[in-house]
Amino acid sequence: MVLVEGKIGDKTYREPFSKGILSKSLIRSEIDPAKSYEIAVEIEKYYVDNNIEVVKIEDLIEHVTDRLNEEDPKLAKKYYKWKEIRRSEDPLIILIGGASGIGTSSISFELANKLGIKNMLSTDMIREVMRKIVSKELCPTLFESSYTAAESLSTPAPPEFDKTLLGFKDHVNTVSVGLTGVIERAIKEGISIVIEGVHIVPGFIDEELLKRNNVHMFVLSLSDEEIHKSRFYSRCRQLWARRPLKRYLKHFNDIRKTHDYIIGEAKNHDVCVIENIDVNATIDTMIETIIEKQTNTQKQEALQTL
Ligand SMILES: Nc1ncnc2c1ncn2[C@@H]1O[C@H](COP(=O)(O)OP(=O)(O)O)[C@@H](O)[C@H]1O
Ligand SMILES: O=C(O)[C@@H](COP(=O)(O)O)OP(=O)(O)O
Repeated sequence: MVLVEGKIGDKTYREPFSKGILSKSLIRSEIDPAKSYEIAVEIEKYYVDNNIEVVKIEDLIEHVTDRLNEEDPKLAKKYYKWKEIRRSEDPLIILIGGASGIGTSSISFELANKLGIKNMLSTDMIREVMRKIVSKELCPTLFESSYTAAESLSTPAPPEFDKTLLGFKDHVNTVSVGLTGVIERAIKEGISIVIEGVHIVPGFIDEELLKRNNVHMFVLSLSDEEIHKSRFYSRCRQLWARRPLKRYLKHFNDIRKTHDYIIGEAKNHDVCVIENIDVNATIDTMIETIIEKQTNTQKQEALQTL
C-alpha cells in the first residue's frame, strides 16, 4: 500500500493513497473527470511499480504538476497554485462582499469548491439568527433588507445624509457583530471558511482581523447597471429561487446606491474589488490575490528574523 505523508502544525500524519481524492482534486482544477481518474491511476501505479511505500504530500504535488504539464501547462499552473494556498498551515478565512445580486453566493460556492474548503456561510444566515435574539423594537433595521433598512430608522435622517445609506450602515453595523463572532471563532478553532454577503463591508470589520495573513477580503462589483439588473432575472429563473424578482427591481436604485457605497469603502480601505463578469476570471483574481498576500507576509516574516 502507498501512504501519503503530510503535516498539520507540527504533527505528521500518514493516510493511504486514494485515487478518488486525487482525481477529485484534479476535477476541481478543471481537468476532465475521465482524464483525472486516468492520471490518478497512473500515478499510483508509478509508486507501486517503483516500490515507493511513503510519498510526501509536497512530492506528490510536484509529481502531479509535472504530469499535468504534459497535458496542459496552464492547468498545471492552476493546480499548483491552488495547492500552494491549501498547504498554508493557518486556516483560510475568505470574506466576499458586494451588493445584493452581484454574485457573492455563486462565487463563494465556486471558490470554496476549487480550494476544497468545506465550510461556507452567508451573512443572511447570521442575520437570521440575530433576528431570533434581538427584538424588532430594539433594532428595527435588522428586520429589513439591507436596501430597505432606511424605512425602519428610529430617528429621522438629517437632510444632508442619504437615507438609504444611513439605513444600510445601521443594518450592516448590527450584522457585523455576529459576523465578527464567526470570524473570531473560525480563527480560534482553525477552521477554513468562506463567508459571503452584503454585510461584508470594508470599514465595518475590525482592521486587526483583516491584517492577518490568513484572512482575505474581497468585494465584487458590476459597473454596468444593466448587467447587475440581469442577475436578478437569472437568479429568479433558478428552480429553488424563492425571492420575488419584483422586489429587487423595485428597489434597484437603492441596491445600486449600496453597491457604490461598498465599492467606495473598499477603495478607502485598500480591499480588493473584482468586477464579477466572468466566474473563472473572478476566481483566478481571488487566487492570485490570496497567494500575493501570503507571499508578502512570508517575506516580511523572513525579514523580521534577519
Ligand atoms: N460571474 C457571473 N457571471 C454570470 N452570472 C453570474 C455570475 N455571478 C453570479 N451570477 C448569477 O447572478 C445571479 C445572482 O447571483 P448570486 O450569487 O445569487 O448573488 P448574491 O448572492 O450576491 O445576491 C445568479 O443567478 C447567478 O447564477
Ligand atoms: O438584505 C439584502 O440586501 C439581501 C441580501 O441577500 P442577497 O441578495 O445578497 O443574497 O437579502 P434579502 O433581505 O433581500 O433577502
